[in-house]
Amino acid sequence: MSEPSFTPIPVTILSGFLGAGKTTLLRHLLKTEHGLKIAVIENELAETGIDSELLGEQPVQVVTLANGCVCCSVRSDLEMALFTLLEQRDSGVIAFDRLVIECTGMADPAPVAQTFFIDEELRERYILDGILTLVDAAHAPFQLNLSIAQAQVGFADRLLVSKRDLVDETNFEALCQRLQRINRRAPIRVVEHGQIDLAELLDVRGFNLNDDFAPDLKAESKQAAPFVSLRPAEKSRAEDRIASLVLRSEKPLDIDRLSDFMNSLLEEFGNSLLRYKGVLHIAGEPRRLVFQGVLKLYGFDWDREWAADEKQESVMVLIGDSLPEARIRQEFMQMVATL
Ligand SMILES: Nc1nc2c(ncn2[C@@H]2O[C@H](COP(=O)(O)OP(=O)(O)OP(=O)(O)O)[C@@H](O)[C@H]2O)c(=O)[nH]1
Repeated sequence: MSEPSFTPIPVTILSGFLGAGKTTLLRHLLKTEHGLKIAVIENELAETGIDSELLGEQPVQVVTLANGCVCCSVRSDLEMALFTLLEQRDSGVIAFDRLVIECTGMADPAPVAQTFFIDEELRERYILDGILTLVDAAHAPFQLNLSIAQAQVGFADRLLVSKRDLVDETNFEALCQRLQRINRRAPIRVVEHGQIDLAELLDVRGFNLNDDFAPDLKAESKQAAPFVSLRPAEKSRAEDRIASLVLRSEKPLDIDRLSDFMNSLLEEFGNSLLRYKGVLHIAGEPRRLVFQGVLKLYGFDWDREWAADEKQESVMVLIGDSLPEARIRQEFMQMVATL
């Protein structure tokens, strides 16, 4: 007998430092009329979490993990919660078509994200849609001095800035620039007391191989540029450990040399590469090569053909912890130059 096939359940990871507004956003998401049935795994203590009053008539199942931190304690707790939800769904006890996992403020989203790539059954039944990171505009300038807060920003597919009402334009701009230096991939959006367009939260497709990324980077590429444009990133006032590195080449890449470059990069820095993504122009190949990864887990695929009016160039964004930027740029440049 063949196994039943299931449509994977999209999963959203909600991250952000203490008090950044995760619960406020989640409440808003659960109250909004969208016709979706959303299950929630949260790691808050019952009295501070999503309360029963809110849950009342809502089609939501909350699984609160006993030992507090979903992200940094024992991963098997999260796996058990995920399997429990599946069992209850399959047996008709509960119905839901999406899952949101709210991480604690001090948690690293990496182990949570990895859970969805490691276990085969979980990989089939769930699909990680995106990591949303709330950033508290009023407190981020201090919080971002902690590497965990930087990592939460570095992992994100979307950066949602809360408490915009508490800061002036200058400070808001400075924060956005800092966030961009840490994570060049993630669009920045303002969320007002949890209110934001649903389309910014769901169907982000942050882990889809074939979706485009960082539209602002593409826009930049329209400017006149030398054949390999490797502009040093603007330096932040207080050098953040987590930072984005953008590598770009207008010269087509040799697939074998690219493969060597990526292998040695991942071998040496795989554990420090929070997220990375690229759209590449390969010599002699009409299709775009796309790749993306989280730490040492990554995938490559041939995408569509380059469009006639599209600039054929390779762009990759690496978001890493203490990456030796100059050396990586140099190795990339050597890889391009030896063609
Ligand atoms: N002024 C202002 N306050 C906000 C905004 N969003 C959230 N808050 C307030 O910030 C405080 C913290 O919000 P929470 O949603 O509890 O934050 P959290 O990230 O869930 O907090 P922890 O679970 O403790 O990490 C609450 O008092 C919210 O009312 C906003 O856009 N503006």
